[in-house]
Amino acid sequence: MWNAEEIASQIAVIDGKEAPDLIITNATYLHSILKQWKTGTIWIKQGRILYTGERMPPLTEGAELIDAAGKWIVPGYIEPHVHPFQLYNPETFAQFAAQHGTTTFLADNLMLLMSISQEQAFTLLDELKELPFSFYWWARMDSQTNLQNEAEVFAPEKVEEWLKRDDVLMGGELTGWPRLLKGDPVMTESLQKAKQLGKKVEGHFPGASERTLARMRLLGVNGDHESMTADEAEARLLQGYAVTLRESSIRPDLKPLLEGILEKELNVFDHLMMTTDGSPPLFHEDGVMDKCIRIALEAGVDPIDAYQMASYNIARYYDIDDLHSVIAPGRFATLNFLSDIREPNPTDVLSKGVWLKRDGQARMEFNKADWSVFLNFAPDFELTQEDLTATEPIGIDMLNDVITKPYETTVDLSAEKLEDAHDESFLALIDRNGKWRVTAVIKGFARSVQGLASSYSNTGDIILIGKDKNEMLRAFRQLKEIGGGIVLAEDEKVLCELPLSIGGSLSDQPIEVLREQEREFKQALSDRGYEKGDAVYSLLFLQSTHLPYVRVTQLGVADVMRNKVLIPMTER
Ligand SMILES: Nc1ncnc2[nH]cnc12
Repeated sequence: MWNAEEIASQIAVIDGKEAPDLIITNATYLHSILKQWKTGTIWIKQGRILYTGERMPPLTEGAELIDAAGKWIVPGYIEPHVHPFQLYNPETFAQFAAQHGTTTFLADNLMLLMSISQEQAFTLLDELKELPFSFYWWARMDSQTNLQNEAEVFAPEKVEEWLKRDDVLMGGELTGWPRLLKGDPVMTESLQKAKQLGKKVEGHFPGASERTLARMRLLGVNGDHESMTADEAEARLLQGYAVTLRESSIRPDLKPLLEGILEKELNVFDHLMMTTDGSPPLFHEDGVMDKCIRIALEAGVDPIDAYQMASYNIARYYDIDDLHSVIAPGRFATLNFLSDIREPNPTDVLSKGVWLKRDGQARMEFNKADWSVFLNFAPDFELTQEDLTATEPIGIDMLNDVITKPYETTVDLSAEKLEDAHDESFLALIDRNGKWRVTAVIKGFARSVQGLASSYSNTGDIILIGKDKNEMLRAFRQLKEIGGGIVLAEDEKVLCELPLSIGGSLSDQPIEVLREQEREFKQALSDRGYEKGDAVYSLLFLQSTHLPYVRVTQLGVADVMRNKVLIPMTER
């Protein structure tokens, strides 16, 4: 973090031989270890807290002086479970989240693994390190779908390269845990490397039984974020799991979870963390970790506990509290200034000594990472109606936005159009390189979406859904035209489009712009009979085998629980 010369200069400030860069006077700040509000002066130099206490520095020449009277200062918020590719990219997400006080991220590397080489990914991670945010990463051990080149992408020696990085704090999330439980040698080897390197491992165990939790604990898993009730949270705590409570667009469970924990009088707040678990832009309209803190305060959680579940508890669990979440010498000067303890959205945000927000106004824009490493989305093939015509009457029935089950369809698969009277649509997953396709039917997505094409998916392959094969083909052509994203077509014209110009997977737009595009897309779907929760997740998880019960994948339509292919993929 700081070299010998910088440290000497920092000590020179304590010795009265140099002045700090920034002095915060009349500070009332949360001391994470004492769990008390302390008052005093904070000295900062080179983005580092040098001193907190009663004294002013001997030399103040040239230092910026901030009088924090009337403000409450808390450590910057940490989002421990970020999927930084929910239409946004890591940089645009961080830029938005920082305006709400979230300036440290533990982020999923899945999209990087799906889209670019390891070397390009590491270059991107190093570029992001230059920004006044703190990015940390996960090392995924499975693709959470049936990937044709799974063995290559998730080879243990590649996973190990990720795990060896000092900014990789976690192995997982372990969406492929059933494979691990069956003794899959590849995942077992990756998991053991994570343990040997002293990394935490995060599970993904929705609805898991006590025995599954025990088995996964014995295999080396440390944490889980899938509790949907206070009983489930307690069951995980009982088995020594680190529990992260979730408020997300498909699982907005935080308030009942916290109310249940309070009701049970479980005095466990020092061991709890919170996350928004990769929600799309619209969900974040009212914030990121400040949104979770607000919910905790409303649920009746003690303010200090509420703030610590979004900062210190996370830093301590992931062993980064030497640099984060303690307002004391040696840590990053990453501080949020609050107008009131009960208003977690800060008026001012300091991140690694850089002002990102002052008096409620954003201070700077970033455009640092070189996203050109993401290959442009430019399919060089055409599709025909045959690509959209299934041969087997097997379909995917949506029970909610992300849970599905197989069913037998009676629609005429060879028809060009399906009527709006029912909620079945044609479905196809097309290799983004045009080499293969999987064609089926989907029920419960919408009633009158004529043609949807999306390069936003778990693997970057192309999803086509619709009632009208010609409109689906039109949407696909427009998708190529705009370089990837999500397109709706209807009555021989393009209805709306959400461009994802970074590889067809990520947007380069600020969240505020992207959010309006998402709103328009979701409104158009809703007007045409999409009645589930979050359509962005419906698209993302169509391929994801970490949720029950049937998925369209690169190997075909797969029955997840029986690990069986119901409709094989077709070579093109
Ligand atoms: N497992 C997952 N993969 C990608 N995005 C997610 N958002 C929430 N869970 C996710």
